[in-house]
Amino acid sequence: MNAKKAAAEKAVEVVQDGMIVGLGTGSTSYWAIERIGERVREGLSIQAVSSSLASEEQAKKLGIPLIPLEQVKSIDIYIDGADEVDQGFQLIKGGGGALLREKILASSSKQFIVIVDDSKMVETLGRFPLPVEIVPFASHLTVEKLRQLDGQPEIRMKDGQIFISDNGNYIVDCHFGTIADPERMSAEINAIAGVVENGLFVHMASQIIVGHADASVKVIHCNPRQ
Ligand SMILES: O=C[C@H](O)[C@H](O)[C@H](O)COP(=O)(O)O
Repeated sequence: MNAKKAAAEKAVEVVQDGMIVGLGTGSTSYWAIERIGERVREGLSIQAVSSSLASEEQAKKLGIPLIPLEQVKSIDIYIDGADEVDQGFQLIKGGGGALLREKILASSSKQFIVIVDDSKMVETLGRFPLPVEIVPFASHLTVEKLRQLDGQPEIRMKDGQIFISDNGNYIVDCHFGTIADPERMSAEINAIAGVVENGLFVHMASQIIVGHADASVKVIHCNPRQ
């Protein structure tokens, strides 16, 4: 079993009947959604909300009942991957471009369970370029502001075209180097007009589940408010 699948399946063990479950995005969340689908077929009764069109598609194919977000006041559990997790359990997310919807769901969830393979665990954030979602209007001006913050920004491309997020925005990948103070950096980036959200998830994770190649998992409980 691969490490991502092991972490994902461990997380899905805590899903119970009656819960509203947030579905993450990416190759690790894929396995969580697959497992939720299996459990639904075995009789688990939940309702789900999705952080991306891709995960929504997957959930529909598996017969996972989806509920419109407008009908949801809070989410019981949100399970999603990450691109990096530091020693203080702060995260970089958005490698797949879904960071805005992911942050909205994670911040409205009673529990946010992060599922990663052990390659994602780092001492300090920043080796993975930080994704920042910006509105297309005057994007060059917003990119220039990110450059002034020393972000070495690059607008994300896909198949020779600008990558467009599910919200119709651009993603700018920023190379800040070591991010010593993620909270401060997140505030500085979000203060730029034109920035919608950035991929730093600070004080949000309630649990990190780390999967290893031998299918063993480590569960780390964190206090999101610390
Ligand atoms: O936008 C994508 C998400 O933040 C993903 O959860 C993150 O990029 C990790 O993806 P993966 O599980 O594919 O490594």
